[in-house]
Amino acid sequence: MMQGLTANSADKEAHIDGFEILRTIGEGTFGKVKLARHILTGTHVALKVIKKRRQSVASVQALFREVCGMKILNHPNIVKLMGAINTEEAFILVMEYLSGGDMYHYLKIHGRMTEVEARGPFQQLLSALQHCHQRGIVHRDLKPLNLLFDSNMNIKLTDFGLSNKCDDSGQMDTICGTPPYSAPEIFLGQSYSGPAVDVWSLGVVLYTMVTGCQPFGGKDYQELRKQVLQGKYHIPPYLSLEIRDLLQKMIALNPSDRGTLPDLMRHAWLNMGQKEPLQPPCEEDLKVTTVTTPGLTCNQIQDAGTGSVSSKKPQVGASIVTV
Ligand SMILES: CC1(C)C(=O)N([C@H]2C=Cc3c(O)cccc32)c2nc(Nc3ccccc3)ncc21
Repeated sequence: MMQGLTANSADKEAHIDGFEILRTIGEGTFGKVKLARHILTGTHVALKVIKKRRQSVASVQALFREVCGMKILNHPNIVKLMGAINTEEAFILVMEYLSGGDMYHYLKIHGRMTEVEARGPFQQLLSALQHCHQRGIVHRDLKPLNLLFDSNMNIKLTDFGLSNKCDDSGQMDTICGTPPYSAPEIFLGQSYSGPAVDVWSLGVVLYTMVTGCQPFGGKDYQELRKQVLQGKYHIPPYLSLEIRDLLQKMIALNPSDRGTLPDLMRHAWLNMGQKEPLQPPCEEDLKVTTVTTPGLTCNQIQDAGTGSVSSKKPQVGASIVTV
């Protein structure tokens, strides 16, 4: 029995540090993910148990990247890291539990989403990715299996094990990701713009959401690589003109032809049925201390940084930042 993990032979339940372990919900590269209940509060959490033995250097580095990345990020559509437990034999990440499962299995069970069903989750995904990119974090492994749903079908981005910090230019060179979702420049082994690589994968995810299939495939890796490098994919007749245009702005062979996240947030497909066009979040100056003063717009926040005050109608939920 793992040190710190006690098993009560009578009712065969396991406990660790104030958590009651309920069941295993997944098995990752690092080890098992267990659903647990925090005994004091009754809150359900997911415990990512990483056994220290037999971990390769690459796995420990990926774990380090995941923890560092998640500590910088704080967004309603990104899975939260709530804490960590270090036992003799394992690191245990205490993370937010999402009861809706992942999008890969959702699509397998329910088939493709309608464009109306896909719009909300995709808007949330764009917002989560914008939050990452604004903090210099590129995910690099966007795919349905890394998208989890909560009990209200809100989407949460997870698995930052392959994410990495990019410099201001965004240039990177490590080959990683999952081939059917990887951008052509990854297959070519060229150095690449991290954000643009995520935008390609985002396009492949949207295509998968509304068709239930992947745009690129083939009997083996070489066939897949050939299809991705040709950049041609089947457009089912039921797709609207607006979503076809949006897909073209993400699944573009030339990275500089792909839309930026602020551009994509303003795209017609994302704003169909909306009263106000989607606003990309304002650039937060991260070298500041945040003081909560609800009721200010982004402009007033930016003005606060420059000392002037705009007369914009206050919005609920914004907060003032002070240098
Ligand atoms: C800690 C964290 C983020 C995680 O690592 N996993 C694993 C485990 C299964 C799995 C997957 O199937 C797809 C992605 C991530 C994962 C989590 N799974 C859940 N809920 C869940 C609920 C029913 C089925 C699948 C997942 N909530 C949080 C997590």
